[in-house]
Amino acid sequence: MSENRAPIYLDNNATTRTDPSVVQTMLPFFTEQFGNASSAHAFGNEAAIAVRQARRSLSGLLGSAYDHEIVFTSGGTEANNAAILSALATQEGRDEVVTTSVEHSAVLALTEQLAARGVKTRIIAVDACGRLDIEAFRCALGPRTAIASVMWANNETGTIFPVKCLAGWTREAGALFHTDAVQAIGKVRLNLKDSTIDMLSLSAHKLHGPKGVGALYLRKGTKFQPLICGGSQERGRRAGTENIPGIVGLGKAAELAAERLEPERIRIGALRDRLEQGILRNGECVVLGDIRNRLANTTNIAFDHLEGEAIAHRLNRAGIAVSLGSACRSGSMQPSHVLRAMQVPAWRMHGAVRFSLSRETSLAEVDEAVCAVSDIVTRMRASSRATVREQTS
Ligand SMILES: Cc1ncc(COP(=O)(O)O)c(C=O)c1O
Ligand code: FES
Repeated sequence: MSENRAPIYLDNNATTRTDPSVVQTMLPFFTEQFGNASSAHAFGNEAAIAVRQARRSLSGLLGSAYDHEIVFTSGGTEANNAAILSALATQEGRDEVVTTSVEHSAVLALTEQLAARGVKTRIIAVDACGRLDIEAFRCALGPRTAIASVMWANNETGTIFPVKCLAGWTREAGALFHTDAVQAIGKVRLNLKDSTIDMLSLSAHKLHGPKGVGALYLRKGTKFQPLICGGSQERGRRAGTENIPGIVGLGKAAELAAERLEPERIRIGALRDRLEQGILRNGECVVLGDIRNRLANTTNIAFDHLEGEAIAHRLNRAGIAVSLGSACRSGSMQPSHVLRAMQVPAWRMHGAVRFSLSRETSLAEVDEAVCAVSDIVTRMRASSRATVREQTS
């Protein structure tokens, strides 16, 4: 870590710092207002009111028509699992799942497990820019489709999918449409009222809320079978005593995100572009993903013929936190399934580094990161050229 400045965090797609005002809002719910929302006394009542308020804030951010379309969960992973398994259980005569090759493992690991149990899963490919093969998606929908699940935005490249159109076609095919909006929430304006999206997953820790809490949006009237059975919390849709501080934190994070979404999207987009252009000036690197249609905070840059892992490690030592792509995969030595699906050549894929900004990222941090990356990459290239010279002399 560099001795004379604070660390720089550019890994906000892995998680974000919980906003201090979110923490402040949560704190009383551990101590003074510790009631169980199901209890019929003043303590319980306070908790139930807080959950109602959080539900309202979150449905405001989503542009949802009814507060009770929100079911609180333990996070994005649970919401994704609940959506897909529920559709398979409730859509009579329909037993197939349509999804994409670039989903988060919270969808892909589940569909792999379902496929092993004999459920037909149709995995739609993407092109070299990470864009969905729309024709293949439409062709995959049929009378046996129970659910189509497509992420709103990709966590590794930031590429945004045309989920509203996809939801329309899925509705025409008589199936349910689910979107993993874990990365899109708080970064892209959502208005679920004007869409035919039936289910949507989100997670608080990606929008400056706490970890371990999220939600499933469930359109009014959608048949649902709970993933977790027990008590009748969340109108019988998700059993277990509610994580009140977490839910309150998610509500506050949603409020802050809604207030700041547009100006921050513009500010962060400008910083991301500055970072990207600064790095690209060194040459021998490219941006991966759909540069015309991606999250404003994300850039995935591949440094040709270098090891992304070595770059990330050196940046980390310089006090700059970045990621190789998907945090779940780091350390597994498995190249990213997203970049493989995009058929990025190996000499490029291994050099990919993901930089993801947030509303806490400053101009000074971006400029510092550009200098650090340029310095590291220049040294690495010089040393690899020296090695080649030695080997050929
Ligand atoms: C696109 C996407 N979906 C799902 C998840 C999982 O969410 P959670 O960490 O809340 O389980 C993540 C987090 O990495 C993600 O990026
Ligand atoms: S942790 Fe996000 S990438 Fe999995």
